[in-house]
Amino acid sequence: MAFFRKLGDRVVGAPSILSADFAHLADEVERARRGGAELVHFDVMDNHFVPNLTVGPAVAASLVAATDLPVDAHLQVENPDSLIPAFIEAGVASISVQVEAATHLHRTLDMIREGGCEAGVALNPTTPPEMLGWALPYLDYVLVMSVNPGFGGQRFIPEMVEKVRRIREMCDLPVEVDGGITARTAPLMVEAGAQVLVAGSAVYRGDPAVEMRRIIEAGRAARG
Ligand SMILES: O=C(CO)[C@@H](O)[C@H](O)COP(=O)(O)O
Repeated sequence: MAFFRKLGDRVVGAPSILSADFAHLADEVERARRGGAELVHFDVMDNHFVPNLTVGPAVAASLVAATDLPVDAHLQVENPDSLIPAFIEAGVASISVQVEAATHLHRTLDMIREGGCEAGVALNPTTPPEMLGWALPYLDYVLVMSVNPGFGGQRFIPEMVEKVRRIREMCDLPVEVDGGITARTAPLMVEAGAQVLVAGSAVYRGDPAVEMRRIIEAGRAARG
């Protein structure tokens, strides 16, 4: 389980389950996989850190069992440490926590890695990249939120392109981008250095195989 560490310089796509039909999650993921998706972005929301509520470790475990793709859990929750063991147990490949919600970030990242998962930190749109600072040696990837976390279908925040560029100047870690990613915004993010393109509404508003492929190809084209 080393999706991010083995990424090299590839650009890949990941469907965000938030916009999928939760009653048919495995099928929805499979449809995006047919469009070239290589990772599943699993949004966990607690109605405290964000004003929305989604699914937890039990659903993650079912999805892990139902797909060959690695599952990437994004914990948009107030107390990530209390949930991390259950997500490790569920078999997810990677776990990211919001830096704004992590009081003892070093311990949190350590717990994720000790559990055999890759560790990521997610930054809200106005959180400065410098917050990554001393956590960099303990990270496998950085997740840049290009909308305010909580909901799918929001407008892309254009300043996040510069933020991706800045993070790539600071470190060599793969940057995952999430929020308002479409075939129009993906090239901007890839040109700035992003490699993992998470898309929800843009994938599930049509045929997920077609839409996922369109986003991945648009992103890869930006590499020239
Ligand atoms: O985590 C989140 C939102 O908090 C995202 O994963 C959204 O689900 C992305 O949705 P789109 O902006 O692509 O519709």
